This record gives sequence, structure tokens and C-alpha cells, in this order.
Amino acid sequence: AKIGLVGVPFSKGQQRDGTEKGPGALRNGGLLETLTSIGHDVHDYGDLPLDFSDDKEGQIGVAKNPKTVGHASKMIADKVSEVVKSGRTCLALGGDHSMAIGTIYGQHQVQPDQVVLWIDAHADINTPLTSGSGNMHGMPLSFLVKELDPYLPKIPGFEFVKPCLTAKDIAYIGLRDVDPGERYIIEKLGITAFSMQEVDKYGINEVMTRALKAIDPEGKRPIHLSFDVDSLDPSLAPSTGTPVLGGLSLREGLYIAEEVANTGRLSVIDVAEVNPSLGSEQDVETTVKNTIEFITKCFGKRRQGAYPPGYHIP
Ligand SMILES: N[C@@H](CCCCC(O)O)C(=O)O
Ligand SMILES: [Mn+2]
Ligand SMILES: [Mn+2]
Ligand SMILES: [Mn+2]
Repeated sequence: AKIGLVGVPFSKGQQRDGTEKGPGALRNGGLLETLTSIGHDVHDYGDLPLDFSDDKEGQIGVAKNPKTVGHASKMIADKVSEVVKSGRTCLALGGDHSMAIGTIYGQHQVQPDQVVLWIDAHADINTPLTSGSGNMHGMPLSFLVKELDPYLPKIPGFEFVKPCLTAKDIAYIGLRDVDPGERYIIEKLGITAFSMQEVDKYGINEVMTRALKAIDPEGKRPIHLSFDVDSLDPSLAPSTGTPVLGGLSLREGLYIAEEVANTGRLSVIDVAEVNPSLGSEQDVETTVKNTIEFITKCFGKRRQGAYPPGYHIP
């Protein structure tokens, strides 16, 4: 595939420094070489020159650093639009999950029929008024879902964002730490949501089948895969800011990635919440290794193995 890689060194959607080092950690882990070695044409657009100075005075309700996050979102959106318009699959490396405001909005400008598969321990759909933390990495979807527009206060920095998704365009897999406001929103809007309980109940293959059927029944819409590494079990991705026990196994994660690859319609993937400042060196290595493994499966690397076209037994 033709891949456009965008670094999103950003941390102001939450309180722990370090997610701005996520893109670098994945690059140092050999991500580009790995993708190139499996035959992809990777164009590295570099890291976005994001400003992440605090903007204390911008605080409205409980949304922290809104102008900084909003400014970053605009820059991210413009870049993702450019990459998608160029015909490349956009691989956006975060950075905290507030990055998804920009990546989803940016893709929407080019592919308004996008659907979103949100792989996360968290629902990330708090509004600034339902959020308990004020961290905007817990709010991205609330800025994008049309049904929530009446409940969103005007936040400085986000004037440019017009909601672009409806509830039926979204499916969650991996939920296991959902706030009361988020649970209410999921049920009220009827958003397709498979928590870890449903993963245990139905198995990942059934969950994946149902999730894709729910958001894209005719199998023709471009897919936005928003992958928060904290969807994986903390033993697999320890270097992340909001770990929650009982996460996806590596095999479940790889299965999700392979099934997305099999659709042939992956258009934008976010890789969010890698924080190389957290945990031991071994923890960072483990997190980076498993994340790269997930990414390679999203781009068609198969556990069944493969051979080059025209291969013959010598
Ligand atoms: N729901 C919590 C935790 C959010 C975690 C965000 C991560 O999933 O991107 C909050 O709103 O602060
Ligand atoms: Mn749309
Ligand atoms: Mn999360
Ligand atoms: Mn998240």
C-alpha cells in the first residue's frame, strides 16, 4: 500500500508529559523499516510542528488547554486531509488521543462517508461538561458526533470543527473503563459498543464481524481505525498514561488488525497514547514492539505467512 506517515508529537490532551515522544519511539523501534520490508511505499511527512504551550487562561468548563488542543487539531486535520487526498493511507502516530479530533475531521473533508472503529479501554466521548478530569483526550468523539452538538459548550480553538459523524458510524471494541456520562451517551445514541465483557462473551471474531456489519453493512465505506494502545492489556502496552487491567490479548489485537486489513478499506489509522516516559526501558520496548506488530497487521502482514508474486519452489 501507499502509506503517508504523520508524526503527532502531542501531550496537552492529558496531564502526563511523554506522549509527545510517542512518534519518535515508534520510529526508533524500526516502524518505517518494518513497513518497507513488507513491501509498502512509505512517505514520511515528518512530525507536525505542534505548539504545546499551556494556555491556562483558555480554560472553559473543565476542558484543559483548549486553545492548544484546538490549534493542534487544526494542524492535524489539514495534514490528514492532504495525505488522504494524495491517495495514501494515513498512519498518524501520537500523541495523546485528543489527536483524533484532527485526524477524523481531516479525513472527513476528503471522505465524508468515513466510519470509525474505536479500539480503546475508554470511550473518549465525554463532553467538557460530563468530563471529570477535564483532559481532552477523554473527549474527542464528543466534538465530532452530530447528536451531541446541542450539549457541547463553545470551546475556544474549536470554532473550525463541525460535527461530522453520526452514532451509527462508530463502533467500540475493548471498553472497560467508561464514565457514567459516556455510558449514558452510548445507550442514548445507540452507539455500537463491545466492551471486554462482550469480547469474553462472544469472542473477538464474532465481535469484529458484528462491529464492521454495524458501521458498514454494505462493506464499502472508508475506515478510520482509532487505536489507543491502552486497549491492549497493560502487560502488552505498559508505557501508557491510563492503563486498565483485563485488556485485549496480543492475539485479539492482531485479529482486529488483520480483519481491518482484509476489508481493503483502511484509510486512516491513529496510534494513540504511547508514552515512552512511563515505565522501565523494558516496558517501553515491550509497548513499542507490540504496537509495531499491530500496525504491520493493519497493513497486511499475515500470521499465515506470504511469498512474493511469481514465487516458485527453486
Ligand atoms: N474517561 C477518562 C479517561 C480518558 C482516557 C483517554 C484515553 O483513552 O485516550 C477521562 O475522561 O478523563
Ligand atoms: Mn460523515
Ligand atoms: Mn484509552
Ligand atoms: Mn483513547
